[in-house]
Amino acid sequence: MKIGLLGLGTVGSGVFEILHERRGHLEKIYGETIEISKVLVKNREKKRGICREGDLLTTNPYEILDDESIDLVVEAIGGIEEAYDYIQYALNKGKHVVTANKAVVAKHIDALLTLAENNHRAFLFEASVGGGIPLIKPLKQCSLINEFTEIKGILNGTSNFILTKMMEEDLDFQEALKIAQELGYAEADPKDDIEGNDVARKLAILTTIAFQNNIRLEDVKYRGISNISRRDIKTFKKMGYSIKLIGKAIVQEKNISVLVEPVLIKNTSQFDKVKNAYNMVLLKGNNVGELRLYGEGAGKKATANAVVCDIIDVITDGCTKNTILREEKFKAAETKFFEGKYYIRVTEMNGDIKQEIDDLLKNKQVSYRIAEKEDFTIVTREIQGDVMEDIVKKLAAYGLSFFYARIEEE
Ligand SMILES: NC(=O)C1=CN([C@@H]2O[C@H](COP(=O)(O)OP(=O)(O)OC[C@H]3O[C@@H](n4cnc5c(N)ncnc54)[C@H](OP(=O)(O)O)[C@@H]3O)[C@@H](O)[C@H]2O)C=CC1
Ligand SMILES: N[C@@H](CC=O)C(=O)O
Repeated sequence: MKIGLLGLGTVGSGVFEILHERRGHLEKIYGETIEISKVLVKNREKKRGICREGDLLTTNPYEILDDESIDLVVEAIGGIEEAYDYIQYALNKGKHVVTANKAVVAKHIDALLTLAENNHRAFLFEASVGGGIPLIKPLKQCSLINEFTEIKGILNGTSNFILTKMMEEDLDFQEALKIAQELGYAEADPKDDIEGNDVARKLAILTTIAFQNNIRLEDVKYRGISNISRRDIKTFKKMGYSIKLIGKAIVQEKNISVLVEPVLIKNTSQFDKVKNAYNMVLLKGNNVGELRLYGEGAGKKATANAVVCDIIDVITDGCTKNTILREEKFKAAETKFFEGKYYIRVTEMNGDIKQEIDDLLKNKQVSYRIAEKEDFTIVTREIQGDVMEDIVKKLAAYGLSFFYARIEEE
């Protein structure tokens, strides 16, 4: 098995190292060598410190994609359009493809699975959701024999790392983000991590597989954590909550709501125990029941482990059958099913907008006011997610700096 590796950054170098370290062991078991024969990078001159990779490097992707001796391409360069082109090219050339790239999978999953199946090749993406957690493979299997009704997860290592460091070590947001970047957790553009896009992509992938439905990335609403302040964190601690960025999909009859948003949770919740770059996903299916999967959601070795597991699956099972159906099952119910109390903090509130918010909350629905001086901070009574969306739109239209989070009591 000859492998062409696209990218030698956090994930690519992890794949390189695992295959190098385990080469002899894998050869004993499969009776064939799994060998990386070429590696695509952007900058050949970069110091990398990986043994004997220098002579394998190229900056020309077609040295890999047109190489007839290469059986499988691992895509770990990130980004969307270039990665999409290379993956399609490789599949059309009869190569299997394994990717860690959730951006490309979330956007082009249908086209790529169809192309792979038509070419009798595998297109696998275990590392794209939940880092090192074995998630996509069991979910694909379970979705064939279960009706799923809910997915809920902490799905971004970087944002969970930042929130943990702010809660537990009183770090500043930017300081914590910098460390997450140094540890290799963050995306090339960390806005994807902190604004919720990365979780939206992962949730779109999980929703597609679990519900075998017509919901796509555009149907996933998302909010991030970039506006959170140290004062918010202090308030959450006083209130007895911790804060997490959570992606959730809920099915009710023929409707589905898929949303990524910051959520305040009690310390009795299992999600509270998920710290740093760890992820956890909860799935509810009629046969499997309530399934929780937990592990390292980002980082070199854990993510590379998932990529190499896909390579092993190609060797052992072929994996050329596309088992994901697109049935016209659901209507997107937007944020309707996300009922709850909401924490809202607005900096430099003015009288007009305050009145408009009170109107939207129908006056009586403010549970209590935490502060009104430096920041205007309230907790609402139970409201529906779409009322909160209207408030968010108003605050954004006034150009105000604000942060909000849904409060989960269970
Ligand atoms: N980091 C993580 O924890 C996880 C990452 N992922 C996903 O894995 C993918 C890779 O992420 P990561 O390893 O962190 O990224 P890095 O930025 O660390 O590495 C990217 C690698 O790709 C190379 N590269 C980038 N663009 C090009 C290009 N246009 N042509 C040639 N080479 C290119 C870079 O070359 P050079 O070294 O010369 O700059 C580098 O080696 C992304 O899709 C990411 O979302 C998924 C799960 C976890
Ligand atoms: N940037 C991502 C990497 C893994 O998917 C994250 O922080 O979760």
